[in-house]
Formats: sequence, structure tokens, C-alpha cells
Amino acid sequence: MLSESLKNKYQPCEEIGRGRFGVISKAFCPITQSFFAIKTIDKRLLSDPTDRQCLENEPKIMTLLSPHPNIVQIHDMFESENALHLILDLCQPVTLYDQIIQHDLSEPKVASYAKQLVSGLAHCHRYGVVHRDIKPDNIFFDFRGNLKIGDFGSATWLGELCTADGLVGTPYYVAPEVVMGRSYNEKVDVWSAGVVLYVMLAGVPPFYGETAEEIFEAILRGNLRLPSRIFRSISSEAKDLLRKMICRDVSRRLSAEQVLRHPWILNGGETISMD
Ligand SMILES: Nc1ncnc2c1ncn2[C@@H]1O[C@H](COP(=O)(O)OP(=O)(O)OP(=O)(O)O)[C@@H](O)[C@H]1O
Repeated sequence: MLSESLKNKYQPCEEIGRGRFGVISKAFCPITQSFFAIKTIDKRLLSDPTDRQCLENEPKIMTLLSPHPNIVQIHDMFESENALHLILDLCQPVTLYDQIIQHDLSEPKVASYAKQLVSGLAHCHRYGVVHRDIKPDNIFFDFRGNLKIGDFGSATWLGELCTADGLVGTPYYVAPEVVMGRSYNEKVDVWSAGVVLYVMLAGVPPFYGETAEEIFEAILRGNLRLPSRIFRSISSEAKDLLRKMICRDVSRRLSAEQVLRHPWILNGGETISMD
């Protein structure tokens, strides 16, 4: 399915992943002597209009946002009759999801990841872009260890009213205003980043259920609990930030810029006791 113009510039190597609409492969570019990831989207698998819209938005939004040190950069794009090929930064096979499963995240490391994640989000929000699917599986690392937000397949622009709508995202990480079917703004990403921060610190999600419906009910009940059994060894500053990100009241929930100025982020997760 690779077009001729693409093959002239990039030498495809092995497959490294699969998504709902296509395949990710490694590729070598002889001109720059460097490796990239090619995301090949099979247009024939996009049957409904929402999926088609996402296909169109993903490269446009990534181009608008590139480059930023914490966002997977798009370098090139090729289109053929049945496929769209996006040439992206090549990231490590180990995502944040894999690192959480391995349980090897110290508080300073979590603070460093949170800072990089929210820096990337602040950049998106400055451009009026909402990612809408912030979760550990979409958080990658380059080969220098820098965190990179990827998969802009669910992202959208905030319109003139600075709001968006539509139930988009992954149950554990979705903000209550999205579940309620209301219009929402970029702060949905801060909620999701707060849930990612919780999962990095606790190893379990804050709102749990056996089914998507049960998870949504737990999110709507929305009482954030920080059980001492799990959070005993976590600093007060980290807990303070969690409460300010996973906050039901959107107007009181911190913006991405405000998160970057929170003492726990500024101190890199090193504890200066607030007790
Ligand atoms: N830039 C990249 N560098 C290295 N590996 C990548 C890159 N992008 C994606 N991958 C790998 O490919 C897999 C699939 O990624 P992709 O973003 O297409 O789909 P997905 O997020 O799993 O699903 P979908 O977006 O269809 O819901 C990822 O889990 C990851 O392992």
C-alpha cells in the first residue's frame, strides 16, 4: 500500500504496532540517515463520518502543533487512493502504560513526566487544540527519554465559542462534563492528565468499574478519594495537585499553565513537607 513517492524517500522496515485503522512501521530515511515511524491509515476501514473527520484532523493538528519537545512531531505525509501515511518521530516501544505496569516510578520521576505531559498540553491549548484522549497508552518516549504526547486521532479545535462536544476518550480518563454530554473546553485534558498522574502514583485508577457504564457512574459521583493505604507515602504537594486537577468544578480546575506553576511541579516532586 506504500506509494512510490514515499518509497523514494523512506525505506520501510519492520512493523512495530497496530491501531484500529492501520499499521505503524519503522522506516529509514537515507537522506537524513535517521529512523522514523510511518503510521499507515487504511481509508477503507473508515466507514463512519466521525472516523473520517478524525483522519482529516490528525495530520492537520499535528502539523499545526509541530515542533514541540513533548509532542510527537509529524515530518511528512503521503496519500494514495486507499491509504494515508504519516511520517512521525520514532518513539520507544515502551509507553507510559508499560512503565506503570512495571511499577518503577519514583515521585521525582512522576513529577518530571507530569511536567512534560502538561507542557505539551499547554502548547496544544495555546493553539485551541484539545487532545481528548490523554491516557498512558498515548504517552510515548523518544530515544533520549523525553516524553511525547501522541495519537491526535481524537483531537479537535475549540471553535469560536471555545467549546467542543461529543463523547470522546477512554472511560477511566474521561472528564465528568464529557460523560454528561455537555459542551466542554480544554480543561478536559487537565482532568485526564490528573487521572494519569493518579495512576502513576497509585498504580490503580481513581474511578473504577467493571464496565464502561460503571466507570462513568463512578466519575459522575466524582468524589476523589486518596486512600491512606495507597497514598501514605505520597507527599502532600502531590495530593494537593491531584485534587486541583481531578476537580469536578471546571472553573476551579487548574489550567495547564497553572499546573506548571504548582509547587510540586516546580520542586520536581522533591518533598518540602506541608504537614
Ligand atoms: N511514533 C511512534 N513510534 C513508535 N511506536 C509507535 C508510534 N506510534 C504508535 N506506535 C506503536 O503503535 C501502536 C499503535 O498506535 P496507534 O496510535 O496507531 O494506535 P492505537 O492508539 O493503539 O489505536 P487507535 O488510535 O486506533 O485507537 C502503539 O501502541 C505503539 O506501540
